Formats: sequence, C-alpha cells, structure tokens
Amino acid sequence: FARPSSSLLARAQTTQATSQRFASTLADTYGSISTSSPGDRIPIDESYPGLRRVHADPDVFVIEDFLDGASCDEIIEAAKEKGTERSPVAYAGWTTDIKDLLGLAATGPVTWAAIIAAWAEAQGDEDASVLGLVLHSIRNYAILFVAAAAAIAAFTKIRADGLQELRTSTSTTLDDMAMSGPRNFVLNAARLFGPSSADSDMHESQFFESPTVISYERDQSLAPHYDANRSADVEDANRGGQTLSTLLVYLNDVDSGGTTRFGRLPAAPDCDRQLASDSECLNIVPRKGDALLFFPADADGRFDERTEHEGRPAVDEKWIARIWRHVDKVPPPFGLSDESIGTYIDGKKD
Ligand SMILES: O=C(O)CCC(=O)C(=O)O
Ligand SMILES: [Fe+2]
Repeated sequence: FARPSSSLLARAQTTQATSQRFASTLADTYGSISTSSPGDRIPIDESYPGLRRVHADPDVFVIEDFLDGASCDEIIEAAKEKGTERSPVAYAGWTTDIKDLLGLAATGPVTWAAIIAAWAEAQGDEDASVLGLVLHSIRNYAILFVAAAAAIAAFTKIRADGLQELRTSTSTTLDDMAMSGPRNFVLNAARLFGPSSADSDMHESQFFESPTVISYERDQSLAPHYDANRSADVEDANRGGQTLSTLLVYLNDVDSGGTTRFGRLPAAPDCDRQLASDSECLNIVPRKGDALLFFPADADGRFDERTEHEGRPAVDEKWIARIWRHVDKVPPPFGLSDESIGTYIDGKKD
C-alpha cells in the first residue's frame, strides 16, 4: 500500500476537552475511498446581527462584533488565570485507517504473498499435493496477516506521534458559566444556532463543547486540519459525535500574522477581513470580537473536506475562543453540565 509522504497530515483529536483534530485519514489523502459529497449544513439564524457570508458552498461567515470587548478581555483573563497548556493532539481517524489498511493488505499483497510462498515451498517437493498447497497457503496467509497487522499498528503509532508538531499553541477550556465572558459567548452561540434545536426538548448549548480558549505566541501555529472526523461515530461517541459547526471568536486585534486560512477556498477580495496580500485563498484577519463560522460536516455528519483550514503562524500574540457544535448532546467533561446550563444559560436571553 501507499507510503505516507511528509506532507501527510493525520487528523487528530485530543483525549481531553481542549480538543483538536488534524487533517485526513489515508483515504482522504490518497483518495482510495470515494465518499458522497456533503449536503446541507445545519440551520442558523441568518438574520443574526453582523452576519456576513464570505464564501458560499461551503458557507463561511464572519459575524462582526459577535462578542463585546469586555467579554473578550474577561475570557482571556480567565484563561490566563486557569493556565493554558500545550494544546494536546491525538490521532483521530485511526479506526478508519486500520480498517482500510487491513482490508487492503488482506485482499491484495497478503493473499498473493501467501500463495506464492506456498508455491515456492512446493517446488522440488515430489509429493506436493493440491491439498498441501492450499493448506500451506492458508498457514502463510495467517502468518503474513499477523505481520501486516503489526506493521500497520506500528505505522499508525508513528503517525500519531508526529502530530504534536502540527499544533504548537496552548489552550484551556472554560466551563464556569457564572463568569459573564464565557456565558455571553455560549448565549450568543445558542442564539445563532437556535433554529437547529427548535423542535427538540434540548437546549442548544447541550450540543456544544465547552468553550476552548487558544493562545498563540509568536511563531506558534495550527497546521491545516479538519475539525470533523470521518470516524466520529466511533471515536467521538463520548463527545457528541461529529462536529457540525465551528464558531470561533477572535479575542484580540492582531496586526500581523495569525490569520485563519482555508487552503481549498478562494480569496474573498471584497471582504475587508480578507488578508489583502493573499489573492489565492480565503484568509481571515483576526479582529477583536469578530466571529468566524463554518461547517466541517453537513447536517447528517458527512465530512466536508473543503473546510480544511489552518491558524497561520502568529507574529503578534493571538487569542481565540472556540465552540464546536456537535450532532448530539455533549456530556461533561467535554460539554457543560446540565446544572450549569439550567442555572446560567437556559432561559437567559443575554
Ligand atoms: O487559530 C485559528 O485561526 C484557527 C483555529 C482552529 O482551526 C481550531 O481551533 O480548530
Ligand atoms: Fe480548526
């Protein structure tokens, strides 16, 4: 099977609430599996104040002044007080990769190698029978299959170990909704996504991961990645399954560096948030209080590879807060507790 190249970025996620996923399973990278193209995204309140579409199909929005300056400052202070740690990553998509690789090995090379080896063994053996040949093939198949499985396990481990270099920021999560900054972020997000849970008993914020605050110092970055996971049903089952939307708020103004770039989407030259020096790709300049909204998967959870994006290397210090809206309820420790939502979020309008 195909060898990984140095440009290969494995999608990754953390095992903690400060999570992050990286780009592409082997199937994404080598196109060995065709997947159905994504359909409609989850609904949002399209009349939300300040909402501006900067790309259509897939939709990407900037929301001007999504969060007031005092809330931005408070979120930064709360994160500093709690302390940020190196944003952790872990390999996501590994269940898909192992399945694909094992399937590929088992149907192709392993079978042929087993038969050829059995045939070679039988050469010069006057008494070789067809039955003997078949039995030898089966034995060889079993041995080679185990060897292939071990090689695949080693390969996925190496892939996983290499991921940390792709994300050099530090982060923490804020789940104390008694503080007005994080609370305003969650309340506004719930208002924005409101329509998607309008006919459900659940409060919209139950679909959210707790806000993650990410800090980038000079030269820190987040390599191109996807926020969704092709294997979300299995690997993200304990955090609400697939990520259907990413909402991030820029918490400070950034004069230089630290843009959010979508390498597969064209530039938006008419948008004043587009980085002027990038005529190729959609590349958003952070502005304090603005939000960026996009949809890593469609409403049914189908992965949308067009939403690949990155946090470009920081020059000036950069702070963001992020909410991932999942397909199902996100239980603690990843999501907010029912008690916290009941006390501070549900029923509050602002
Ligand atoms: O820092 C950025 O601009 C992008 C952050 C991001 O992609 C993420 O947190 O998933
Ligand atoms: Fe992301």
